[in-house]
Amino acid sequence: MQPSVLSPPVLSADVALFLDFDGCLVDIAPRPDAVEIPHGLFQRLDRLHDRLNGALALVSGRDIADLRSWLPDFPGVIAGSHGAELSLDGTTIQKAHDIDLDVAALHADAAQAVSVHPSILVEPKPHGVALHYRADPSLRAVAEAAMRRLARAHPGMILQPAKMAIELRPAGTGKGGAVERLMATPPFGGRTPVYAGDDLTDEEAMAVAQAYGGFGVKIGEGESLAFYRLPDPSALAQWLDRSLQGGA
Ligand SMILES: O=P(O)(O)OC[C@H]1O[C@H](O[C@H]2O[C@H](CO)[C@@H](O)[C@H](O)[C@H]2O)[C@H](O)[C@@H](O)[C@@H]1O
Repeated sequence: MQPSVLSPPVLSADVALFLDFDGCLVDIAPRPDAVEIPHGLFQRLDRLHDRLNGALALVSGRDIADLRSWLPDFPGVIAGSHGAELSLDGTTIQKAHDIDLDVAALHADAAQAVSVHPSILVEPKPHGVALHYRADPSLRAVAEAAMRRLARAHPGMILQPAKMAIELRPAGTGKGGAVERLMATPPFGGRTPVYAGDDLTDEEAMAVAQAYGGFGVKIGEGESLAFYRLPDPSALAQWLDRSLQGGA
């Protein structure tokens, strides 16, 4: 798959817009709790939501409560935890999988598995767990081996590679499924889907957007099936602002 190099066309007002969070709306930071919200992001999202008649969704690997702590007044739909949870009204959170997960045991097992490597950060989530090795990338193999063992010990959980991290999420979930589900729901249905994201977990969602006649926008470097590419979150913000001025 060749990486795309084209900048995307400005958005029209009849698209359904799906945006990833880390590496897309905000720059990647040393730790999950260290991201910085760019100036103007809240207003940009509000204006897009109005212009698209509500057809705006955040689709993230983070859980919804975490996303809410960064974007407390985000006006659109939120799909969190790689599609394992969904909030259509921004308040009520629905579980979007049928795995019977003992999440407390999963978190405890993950912490125990890497307890001798304090530089590996354990991120507990309501539907899974992430191990971050950004502080010491030489521990990647250790983190991945620990997660493979945890996946065997917690049936129904599958591996999700991320940037300098490895995660476990419920089988049958995924960002692609979240986009498909939303495209069958007002106000998204009947619109042309556009998905912007930076990571492996976003590829299936971009594939869905393109299968529905829309397009994906890959943020940053790396192989992607997206039709278009922008270099970083700042370029994404500029493209969204151009769209607000001239299209959407
Ligand atoms: O789907 P996303 O919104 O892109 O979320 C993917 C994961 O993002 C977070 O981890 C990543 O970003 C951190 C902050 O920039 C960075 O320190 C880390 O190395 C990245 O992997 C988040 O912590 C995960 O829960 C998300 O699944």
